[in-house]
Amino acid sequence: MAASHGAGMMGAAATSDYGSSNTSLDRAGDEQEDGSNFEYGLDDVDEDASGPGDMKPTIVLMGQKRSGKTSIRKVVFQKMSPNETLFVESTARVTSESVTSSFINFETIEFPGQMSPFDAALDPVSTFTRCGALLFVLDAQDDYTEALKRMHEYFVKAYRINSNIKFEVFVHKVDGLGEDIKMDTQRDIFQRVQDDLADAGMEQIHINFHMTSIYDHSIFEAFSKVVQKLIRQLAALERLLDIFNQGSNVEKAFLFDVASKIYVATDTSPVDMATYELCCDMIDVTIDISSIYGSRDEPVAPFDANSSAVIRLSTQQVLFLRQVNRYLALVCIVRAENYEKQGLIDYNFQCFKRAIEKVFEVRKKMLLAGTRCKVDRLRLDDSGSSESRQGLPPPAARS
Ligand SMILES: Nc1nc2c(ncn2[C@@H]2O[C@H](COP(=O)(O)OP(=O)(O)OP(=O)(O)O)[C@@H](O)[C@H]2O)c(=O)[nH]1
Repeated sequence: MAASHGAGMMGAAATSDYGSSNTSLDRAGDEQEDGSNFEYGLDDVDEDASGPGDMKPTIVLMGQKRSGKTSIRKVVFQKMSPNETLFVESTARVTSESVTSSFINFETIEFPGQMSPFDAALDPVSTFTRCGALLFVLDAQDDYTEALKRMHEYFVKAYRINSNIKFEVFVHKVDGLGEDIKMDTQRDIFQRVQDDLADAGMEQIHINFHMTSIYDHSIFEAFSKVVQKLIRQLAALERLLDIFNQGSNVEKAFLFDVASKIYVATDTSPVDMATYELCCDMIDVTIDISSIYGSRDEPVAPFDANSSAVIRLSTQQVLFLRQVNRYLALVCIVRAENYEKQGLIDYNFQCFKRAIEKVFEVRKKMLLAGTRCKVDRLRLDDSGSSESRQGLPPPAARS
């Protein structure tokens, strides 16, 4: 993977310990080493599940033609470099993609600008019933009057199908705008959207706005925030990060999905963009070094469950990365004098790691219990049990 954002790392004084001893990633083996034979993800469910609550969360991308939807998907999930998106062809049909090679286990569905997602032939009820977040991409460099009308119409229709959807607007391509114009554009869009909703009597639709560009970290930051809203364990993860920070004197900690550079959680102190960028850069540097100097036997992931890295900055701060499992890494920034007590940090990290595993284990157990109940119910139905014929509730509902 190429380091697409190299800036900000020049002051790094030393790098060490890239965990390349076990670079060849044997997934099954890692699960054993981890002691965690449970999967991670937003929702670990079977794809044949029938009820809406059982399905993978879906993020639907919409927007006018050439607003940047495909570019966003490719840059965030396929590691395409931003310049290459200049050659991306216009999307002709609905494109769905499962994001499974990382912690982020969900599906994205992109509707081409020229197509209405509410066309009856596209089964909008099914799409929006399982939609977790609806993401509308607005081209800030273009006249967005028409796009705003379209967005309003789609949001209202989607809300009527599923009021739990998180509505997100990416005011995109802001790299071409000066600071003042950027702020004015954001204010203008926000005001017009709120006015339209008020006129339609739909103020209950809550919309989040993000200023984004594929040419900097803002797209990763914005996508992180979208994804975080779909993570049920978010509050527990934030609390764990707060506890870790307090115990280890860490200034800021991010729990990253390494493959996508999306942070699935951070502590509750405010996110400073420069710190976030520094932490993203650290992931790039770690992966690059590991790819170059790690095992060359076969093309494998350049990190594993034991990867770690430390970078001392000229600002008397230390950046350190510790892999929590094969998907997630903890990236922290700490004052240099507080990094001297490494034993304490190591101990706290082990506690943190175990706690994270427990958080997801609980979820896994709940899902397994749910699946078992469903299987029991099917068995009862198959055997033509008098219970099921009499319309008694399934065992799960009774217990
Ligand atoms: N300046 C700038 N250009 C961008 C950005 N994101 C995408 N683009 C450019 O916008 C153009 C259109 O991008 P696409 O990703 O094809 O847009 P789309 O919304 O998928 O278009 P359709 O498939 O036609 O619906 C490409 O030339 C991209 O390089 C951005 O953040 N900043």
